[in-house]
Amino acid sequence: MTEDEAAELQSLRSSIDNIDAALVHLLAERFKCTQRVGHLKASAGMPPADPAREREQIARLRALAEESHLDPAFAEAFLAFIVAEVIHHHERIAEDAARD
Ligand SMILES: C=C(O[C@@H]1C=C(C(=O)O)C=C[C@H]1O)C(=O)O
Repeated sequence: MTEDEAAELQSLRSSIDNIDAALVHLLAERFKCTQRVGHLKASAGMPPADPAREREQIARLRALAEESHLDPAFAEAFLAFIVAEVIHHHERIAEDAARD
């Protein structure tokens, strides 16, 4: 590797570290919102999962991914991974609310 290439690699890795930090912060904010949604839905007797809402989100994210030259299947899988975790949280919130 030339000196220029080594410098470019270091610079790219520095940007990747910043992007990863932003992703963690964004996810933390998203989970703050979804926790509150979980409490609102539990107190209204709504189910933890909302498949109709998820279908809308998937369609929207796949379109955004295509526009951004990101693999739509990857975008959908990434969203599904996050939503599955959110639904677990909502199930736990509903169980706790039912016990109180
Ligand atoms: C956050 C909600 O709960 C669930 C999680 C979702 C999400 O993480 O985006 C979307 C729909 C629901 O299955 C919601 O109903 O809005």
